[in-house]
Amino acid sequence: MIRFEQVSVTYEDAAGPALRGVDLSVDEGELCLLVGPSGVGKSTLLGAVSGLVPHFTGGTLHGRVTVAGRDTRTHRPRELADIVGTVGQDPLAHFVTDTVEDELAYGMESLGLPPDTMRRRVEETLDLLGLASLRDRPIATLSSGQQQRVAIGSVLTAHPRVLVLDEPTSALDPAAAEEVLAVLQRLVHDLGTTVLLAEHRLERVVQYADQVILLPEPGAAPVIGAPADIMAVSPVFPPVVALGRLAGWSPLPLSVRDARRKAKALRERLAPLAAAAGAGAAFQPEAGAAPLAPTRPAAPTLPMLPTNTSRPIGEAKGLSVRRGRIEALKGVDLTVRPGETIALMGRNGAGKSTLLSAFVGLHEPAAGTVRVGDAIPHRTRPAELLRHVGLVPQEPRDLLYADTVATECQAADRDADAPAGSCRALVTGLLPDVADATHPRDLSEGQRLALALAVILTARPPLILLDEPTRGLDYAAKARLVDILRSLAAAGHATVLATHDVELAAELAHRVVILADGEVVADGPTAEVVVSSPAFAPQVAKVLAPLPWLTVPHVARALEATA
Ligand SMILES: Nc1ncnc2c1ncn2[C@@H]1O[C@H](COP(=O)(O)OP(=O)(O)OP(=O)(O)O)[C@@H](O)[C@H]1O
Ligand SMILES: Nc1ncnc2c1ncn2[C@@H]1O[C@H](COP(=O)(O)OP(=O)(O)OP(=O)(O)O)[C@@H](O)[C@H]1O
Repeated sequence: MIRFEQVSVTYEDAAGPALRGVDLSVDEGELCLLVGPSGVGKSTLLGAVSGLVPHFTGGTLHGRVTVAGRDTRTHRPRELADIVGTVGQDPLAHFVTDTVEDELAYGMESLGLPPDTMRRRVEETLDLLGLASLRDRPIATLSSGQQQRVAIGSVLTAHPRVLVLDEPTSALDPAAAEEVLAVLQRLVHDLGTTVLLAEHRLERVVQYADQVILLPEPGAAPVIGAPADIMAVSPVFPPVVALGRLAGWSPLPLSVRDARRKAKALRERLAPLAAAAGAGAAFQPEAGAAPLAPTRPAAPTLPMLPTNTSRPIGEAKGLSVRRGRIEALKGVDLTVRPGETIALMGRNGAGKSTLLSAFVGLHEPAAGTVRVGDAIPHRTRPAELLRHVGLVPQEPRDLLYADTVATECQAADRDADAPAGSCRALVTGLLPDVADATHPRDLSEGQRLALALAVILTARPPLILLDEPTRGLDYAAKARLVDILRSLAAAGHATVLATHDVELAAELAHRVVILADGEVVADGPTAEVVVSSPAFAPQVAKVLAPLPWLTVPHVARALEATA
């Protein structure tokens, strides 16, 4: 159905090709997963299928890509629209209409489908993707996960024979991600749809794939094979595979279910350690290192904040916030103390982003109060508020205005009244290889996140808020982010991160707070909260249950201690 013959793509002004020597085919009715570290060319490969590369992106494509026999170089994306449905990384950029229902119908209208067919498919899709209650909503007022579901729905309604999806679950809560994958699998099995999808969070998708295409490094030829075979050699792999590699299991497990079947001996080996260590609290992230633990040295670029640990850094009491007709937060209580890392989790639309933005004064409470230090955010001047709290938004680009890294840093120093060079020193600490003259637009997703974080940190706010910081990051970038956030906690900063990444929460957070429909429904130590809510439990916790380990590094440390 999809065929690449000796394809290479070179963007204008690039030092080398973004893709080289790609020769592969994806059969009809196959779910094919495209994996690889950031920047290896996954989006480029997907774009070559939908025709966006090179028609919209520029650059040169050598070789031949055909979809259902049509050459994508001689057919523009519009001429492929009846066979290929595409969802890109940034759904907002592709919405054409204003409301959910119109967007679901738009693709079918352009294909000239009869009105009753369109009507039926819109209803089916609203049900399938849990969008029925949002059907009349302006798209601009949806949460990011709700928008991503609309973007997926809008390509499904046209029943394309080929679906090309670039990180389709990046903004989805864990349950929604499973629902979307179940829908895709049904299309593949029942209708013979061909699905090609790129994803960083392999724990969500690898078990559904028929075939995996690995791009191991930029410009390297792809490695193609059965999922377990590719996972054995891939530089990116999910926690169950990491656990399988650690325990020496063969073939490697791809799902929690596979891993549980193989884990009996490992559980038996670990059980006495759990009993010896006592309560589950011993398996908290950073076990033994309480917030502000003196043993953890702060990174040199992150001087200790003067802190008074008895006073909260941020506090919401009985906080209610309205957004239009919606009561997005209802009586939320949350206390944040110095050195704490809190993961804020919950389904799409639960109110996580709203809560973070209330802490930076973007919403006036309808009831209750919110404070950061002594400041009431919505009554505090932005320049003053910077010293108390900083928010790295879901799209770090929204925080970056300048056209070079150097000018961005100078502006951050000025805004924060910090000594010249402060922001640049932070950038160098976080991103040793980034040159002053680089345009923020040309940074990778992970680099842009680090730059936005440096801009925020320049004012040294005690409270740092991050909205979905691992969206679009590969495992290596995520590990670097974890190190940075741990150093911040050790230096006395408190961090609240809204995230759907259960693996990140398990690795990093001291506490997990779960929001549901605008209310706090759980607030406690990470191990307790995530293990008792299956949707938010990391893979290792599910594999080893009822033992209390949450991540592969925790297990590795325990095994080392027994070796
Ligand atoms: N439109 C473009 N113009 C110039 N260079 C580009 C363009 N799009 C991508 N690139 C460059 O091509 C390379 C491959 O990028 P691509 O987005 O395909 O990687 P990716 O594997 O999808 O990365 P990620 O996982 O971060 O999404 C990168 O070095 C990127 O900077
Ligand atoms: N500008 C707006 N106008 C009206 N309603 C809004 C607006 N922005 C968000 N909402 C609604 O407020 C609720 C909370 O949205 P919020 O973005 O805080 O959720 P979230 O938990 O961050 O979701 P996600 O996980 O999808 O990012 C949702 O029902 C959303 O549809």
